[in-house]
Amino acid sequence: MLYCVMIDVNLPADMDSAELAKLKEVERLRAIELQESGKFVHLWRVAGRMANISIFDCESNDELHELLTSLPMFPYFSLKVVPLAKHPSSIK
Ligand SMILES: O=C(O)CC1=CCC(=O)O1
Repeated sequence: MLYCVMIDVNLPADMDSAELAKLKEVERLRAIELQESGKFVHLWRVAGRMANISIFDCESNDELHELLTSLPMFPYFSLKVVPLAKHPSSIK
């Protein structure tokens, strides 16, 4: 099942710069790992915002929840999940 997840990242303005750099690096590595697994099929930056639009391919809502909560920045996310169904006019 495909899910579109719209994620706003709300990092604390007063986060220590070394802690922030470490968090960004562990987030990057986990995102790469999930993309390599085939479960995280698209990751797009929303232009001009600390936000992304991600497409996940998961077996269930529970698996999606597990993947999202495994991202180190999860505590700083505000997100909206949109389950995707096939459009009858889509040729893909
Ligand atoms: O959009 C961000 O910066 C947060 C994020 C999610 C996956 C990733 O690598 O970064």
